[in-house]
Amino acid sequence: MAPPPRATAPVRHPDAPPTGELLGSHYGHCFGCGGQQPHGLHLEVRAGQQVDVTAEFTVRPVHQGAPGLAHGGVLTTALDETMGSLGWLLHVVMVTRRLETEFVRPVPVGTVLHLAAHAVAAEGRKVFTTATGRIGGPDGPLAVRADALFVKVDVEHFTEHGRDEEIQAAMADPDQVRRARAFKVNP
Ligand SMILES: CCCCC/C=C\C/C=C\C/C=C\C/C=C\CCCC(=O)SCCNC(=O)CCNC(=O)[C@H](O)C(C)(C)COP(=O)(O)OP(=O)(O)OC[C@H]1O[C@@H](n2cnc3c(N)ncnc32)[C@H](O)[C@@H]1OP(=O)(O)O
Repeated sequence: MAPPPRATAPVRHPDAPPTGELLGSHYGHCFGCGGQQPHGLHLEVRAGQQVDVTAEFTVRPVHQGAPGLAHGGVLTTALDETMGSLGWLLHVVMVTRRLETEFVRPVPVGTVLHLAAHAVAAEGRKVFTTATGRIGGPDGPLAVRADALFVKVDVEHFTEHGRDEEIQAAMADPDQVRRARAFKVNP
């Protein structure tokens, strides 16, 4: 998943949210960040100084895989969502093409996972990202890490492939349209 040699450093968009600002959810029904998903992760992601973000995720009983431990897929989702949020800082909509997770230590239910992600390199439509999840604090022991390749897409990615019912509802929701425009896409 190494970026090609011609890749360049990602550039923070001049209109990106200021450092420390909560980015908000990109879609209310998103399993990662949406407020309307009862069993979702409810991630609240904060803008960093560069093309980087931080977030916290509390592992709840609904997130278990083994007794008392977080499911690896759920942890991967948390890393994925955190990295996907870097799109707010680049002002692009991007989707995950490839994601590789390393589970370094088990994560018990009740843990607050401190997530951090940054964009490593960009080339054409490709954005290479990396993320970590630490236990006990932002500098605590490493529990999970991931590298991912995201690909920039336009709004047709969603309108062409998403189920009509949800697309129509999203397009009729002024709040959703406003959020999509924050990414410079025109639904
Ligand atoms: C009113 C409606 C509003 C809707 C919008 C609302 C809000 C929008 C806001 C944000 C929403 C966006 C994201 C959400 C954020 C976070 C959530 C977490 C992220 C996710 O959970 S998101 C879901 C899972 N995700 C998918 O559902 C993607 C399924 N997938 C596809 O849809 C296609 O696969 C696609 C589009 C990705 C690419 O398809 P494609 O045909 O456009 O492009 P192609 O295949 O050519 O690849 C392009 C370049 O990547 C290179 N490349 C490919 N594979 C590579 C590899 N393995 N290694 C190295 N390079 C590789 C190629 O070589 C080429 O490189 P080059 O450009 O240099 O030729």
